[in-house]
Amino acid sequence: MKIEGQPYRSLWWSDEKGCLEIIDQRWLPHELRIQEVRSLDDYADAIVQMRVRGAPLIGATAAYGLAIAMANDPSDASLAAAYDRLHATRPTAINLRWALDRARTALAPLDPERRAEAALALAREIAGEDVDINHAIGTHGLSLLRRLAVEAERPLNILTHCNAGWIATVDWGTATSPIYQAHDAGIDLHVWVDETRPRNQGALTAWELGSHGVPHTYITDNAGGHLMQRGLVDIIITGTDRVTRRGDVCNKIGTYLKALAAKDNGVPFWVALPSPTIDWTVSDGLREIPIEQRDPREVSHIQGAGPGGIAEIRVTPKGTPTRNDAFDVTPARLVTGFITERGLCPATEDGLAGLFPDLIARRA
Ligand SMILES: CSC[C@H]1O[C@H](OP(=O)(O)O)[C@H](O)[C@@H]1O
Repeated sequence: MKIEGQPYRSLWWSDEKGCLEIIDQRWLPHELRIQEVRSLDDYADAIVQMRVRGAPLIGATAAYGLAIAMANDPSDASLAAAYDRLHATRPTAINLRWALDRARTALAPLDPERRAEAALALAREIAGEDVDINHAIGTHGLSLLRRLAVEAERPLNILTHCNAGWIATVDWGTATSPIYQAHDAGIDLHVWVDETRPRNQGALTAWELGSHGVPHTYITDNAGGHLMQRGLVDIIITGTDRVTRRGDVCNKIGTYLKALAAKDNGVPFWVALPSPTIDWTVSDGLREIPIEQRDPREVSHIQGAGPGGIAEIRVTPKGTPTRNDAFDVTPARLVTGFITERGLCPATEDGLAGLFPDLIARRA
């Protein structure tokens, strides 16, 4: 997407520099900083520190991380060590394991001297596929928003949680792709963007939508249910970090509460779902999906821009115990449906199997 009129992706390989370049999201929305990622330590740090974040983007980054590991040492031991190092960075988004498994499956049978070139080509392929998948999600989501817009006699009010935007993927985003395409198609819409404590990814969504000219309003995390009660939300669209084969949705902490309020107020709750985010190996999200526990400092402190530039300040008394579960699980029964690259489906095992029979077969 564009930043001040200039086209960008969230990451790109620089043939000139021989390294990956990323938008370091820790400084957004206040500063645009591009970082070169060179060593395996750099890749692991970029994922752990959320310089790159968002399930699809984490997967693409890991694929490039394996490529750099193969360029340095293409041995079996190096492949295994790099896989383990990158896999250990963040436990919840399944795209990380999906990308690493796909790369390892492709690289392991190769003669070591062929692995570096093949790994870089695969990383580029995964990044390119992500763009295509997200654009297709946008197209299918557009059809859904167009139907809702016809019924509404006022701007269509969409609520989204966290940032499942273009900056959380290689491009387009997942939850935001239908919004961009509907806006560009002339549909009159407005987006409620909640802040999404503790890392305030909502500010990234506000930055994205503002850059694209999409009308939006930034709200507190706890305002969504209140707005739904007053008929000010027509649809909720979120992203996801992992969906189980029966349709349970793991996403940023707070998503479950939005889904509960949506159910209570009859608001459709849709999840934008690229197929690499489906974990076909698990069924019960509450029991089987690992929830990342991040640094409690992210809760006790907040980052923002002030007179002296970007700064972090403490919001709690010194020593206050804090807890930082980064994700929660929304049971499929609270999800209206999925917007996938192959179309819309209900949040059921049959719904997912109907759109992706080839992926189920591959696991059998
Ligand atoms: C298409 S991004 C999906 C997902 O990833 C985000 O998590 P994080 O910011 O911790 O990487 C958030 O849960 C988004 O909904």
